[in-house]
Amino acid sequence: MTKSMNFFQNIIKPFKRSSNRGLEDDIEKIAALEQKVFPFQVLVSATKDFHPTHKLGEGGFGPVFKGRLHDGREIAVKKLAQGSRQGKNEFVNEAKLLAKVQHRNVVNLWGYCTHGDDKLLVYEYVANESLDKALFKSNRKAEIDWKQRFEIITGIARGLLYLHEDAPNCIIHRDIKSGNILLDEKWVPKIADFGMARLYQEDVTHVNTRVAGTNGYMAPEYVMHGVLSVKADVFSFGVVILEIISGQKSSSFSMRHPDLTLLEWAYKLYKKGRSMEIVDTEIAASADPEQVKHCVHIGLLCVQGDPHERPTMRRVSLLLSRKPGNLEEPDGPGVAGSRYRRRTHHHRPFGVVSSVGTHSTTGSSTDSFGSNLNSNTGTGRATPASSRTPTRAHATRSAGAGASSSSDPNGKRPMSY
Ligand SMILES: Nc1ncnc2c1ncn2[C@@H]1O[C@H](COP(=O)(O)OP(=O)(O)OP(=O)(O)O)[C@@H](O)[C@H]1O
Repeated sequence: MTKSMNFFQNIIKPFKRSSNRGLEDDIEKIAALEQKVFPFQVLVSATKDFHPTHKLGEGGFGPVFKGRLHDGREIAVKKLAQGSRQGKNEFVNEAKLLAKVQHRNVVNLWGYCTHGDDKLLVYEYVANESLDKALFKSNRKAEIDWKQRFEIITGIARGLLYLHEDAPNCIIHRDIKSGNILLDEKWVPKIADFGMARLYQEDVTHVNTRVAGTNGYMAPEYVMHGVLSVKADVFSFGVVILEIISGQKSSSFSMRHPDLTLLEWAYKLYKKGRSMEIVDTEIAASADPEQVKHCVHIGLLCVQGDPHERPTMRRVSLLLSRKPGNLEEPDGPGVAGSRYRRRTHHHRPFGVVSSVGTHSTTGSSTDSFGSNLNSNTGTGRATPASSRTPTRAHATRSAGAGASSSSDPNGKRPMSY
């Protein structure tokens, strides 16, 4: 069977059993399915009317429910909270575009649904929860040994490389953290929550009490100056690498080591040639010393303060696939920024201009997804200092020194100014 026929078969699966109402109905349904539209009733039935026992959790964008389609496939339905200023058509357009973003290491968006004011997203269900739970819960740490952790690091790198360079358009995730990496039943990592700010354009005048998120992942240039490029994701990925190796959570690290951040601690040990001491004691026995040192080194290259010094995800993937060899010395790590709980009618401080970046290192790749996918691909719960002007912009695949001004109307804000 051809690939396109396969695809076609797959998308009609959920509705096979209800397809006996005549040819015209069927054709209409098939057309809708090609657009990846899920009828609301299908989601109601899949989630038992969004029953509390089906609730997987609630993030910054609203609750997520587990569901099962008639054909047995499991789904996760994210019901976006009210408070987006995005219109229905815009949401539908964005969802359609994001549904084309498909990769083994990215949580696939199977479709979407609008019903009255409700906007819903339908994802593949990923069975083994998020990476942070496996890494930081003491009773689960040993579940993933070094070999699996290494596979997880390389899988995330591949997913991020795909988002940055191989997806239909460049996507800067903006919220890479271990809580946004889901693990499937074989521990294959899948990056979740990409493109969320495009799907949930937060109404800045709306009363908003949602928690902005986690500390310790954001690149300093993004927090301080609103400079957004793929290198901001590389920084966050570097933090995640060090968390995976150490089993220590970046945001709460200083509770144990008051004078150091996770990044500084790792850098210090690396400089002394003691990278192995970073390894999570729960998995030390399974750790391959050469591989660990290589990963620590790559992690530290990713979290360098200067975005231009950080490798691209293509280079990171290449390095991870190679045997440890001679690598340049990393500079000291940047200070990972913190996000904060946003308050109603938050003050808009000084107007540093945001850069979503329009320059690429190759000088050519200013990509857009629809009109502006890259300008808002984070969670939309906190906006960098500079992201204030409500104009549209494109992001780049590289850190752009001197990148032109642009905006990020619904993205992230720094914790302090
Ligand atoms: N596709 C999925 N498959 C399985 N579980 C999922 C899926 N998507 C989300 N979840 C689970 O649903 C819960 C809520 O997820 P969501 O991404 O909305 O928020 P979060 O990760 O808890 O917080 P944040 O919004 O700060 O990232 C989490 O427990 C998450 O693991």
